[in-house]
Amino acid sequence: MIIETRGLRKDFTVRKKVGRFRREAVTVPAVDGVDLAIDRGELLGYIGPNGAGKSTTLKILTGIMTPSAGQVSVCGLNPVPQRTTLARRIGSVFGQRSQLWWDLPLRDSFDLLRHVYRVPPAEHAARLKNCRVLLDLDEFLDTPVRQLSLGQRMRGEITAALLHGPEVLFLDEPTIGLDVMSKQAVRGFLAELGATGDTTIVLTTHDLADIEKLCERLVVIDHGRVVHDGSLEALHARYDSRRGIVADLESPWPAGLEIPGARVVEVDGARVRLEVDGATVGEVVGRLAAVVALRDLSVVEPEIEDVIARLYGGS
Ligand SMILES: Nc1ncnc2c1ncn2[C@@H]1O[C@H](COP(=O)(O)OP(=O)(O)OP(=O)(O)O)[C@@H](O)[C@H]1O
Repeated sequence: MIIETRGLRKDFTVRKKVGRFRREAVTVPAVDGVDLAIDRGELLGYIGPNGAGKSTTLKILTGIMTPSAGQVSVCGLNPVPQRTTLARRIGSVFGQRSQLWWDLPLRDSFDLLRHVYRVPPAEHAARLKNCRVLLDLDEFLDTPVRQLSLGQRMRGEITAALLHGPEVLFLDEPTIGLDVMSKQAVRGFLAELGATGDTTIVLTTHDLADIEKLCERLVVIDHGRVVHDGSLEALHARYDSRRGIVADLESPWPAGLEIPGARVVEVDGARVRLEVDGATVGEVVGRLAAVVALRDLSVVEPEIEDVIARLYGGS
């Protein structure tokens, strides 16, 4: 296990306005008992709605923030007290905090990082070459960072986070705000990096395409608690009951007809749309065929958007 947390908590104390003049200290549990067990080489999506506690968890795992309670181990180290040692073994990309020197060309930032981490020149050159090719950096390697577009800078940030050969890469919203080309470049790169199995990747994202294309495993967090831990398929399976059926009948849908285990969502003459709820698709189709003459039928898989929205909604 390369990352392990048990009963991880982080409480923030915020002052809230009570009445017209009084302020009262209120405790906000940003992370509320999170247990994580991540194996070496996994590519994990850590997702959840705004304010769920994702960034706070990442900050604790990277040693930037001390947890209020619970145990945490990353690469066998306790992140906060062993932060310096840990820094050599992890890489992180947080949108707000750049690792690049604003006034220097990208190339010089990379060179400085080589000295900071004392990376042997040959190793540095090999890793940089790999990133240059896969992230298409050459066009702007000599441009000062402040002149880069957001997408170019993000590609630079990811390279900077990898030049010392970290075992774990933490990424907080790596594709947010990027243009389509940069998004694709970043996604393709992460998919390839993940496929080698050498680097464990933990990423937070609101981008559903990132989730679908990259994450073998999803940990969904809401109000500081894990509400799902498993594959995207498992998430769909959990909502199997919400699959839809569109049926075309030989004659119009009889008004008021009900099918046990399904809800009639829409009727348009001889076409009916049902939402399966509390039965399997097969059972509903069987019941349907027993009472109406079917001409055509299709099963509509739930959209990942809907599944996630429902999951966040807690229903
Ligand atoms: N420094 C802080 N002081 C007080 N409250 C904080 C602090 N940082 C985070 N919080 C609160 O903790 C909760 C979790 O925040 P966090 O930033 O971890 O969420 P998130 O899942 O990363 O959200 P987003 O998707 O919007 O980035 C929120 O209610 C937030 O307001």
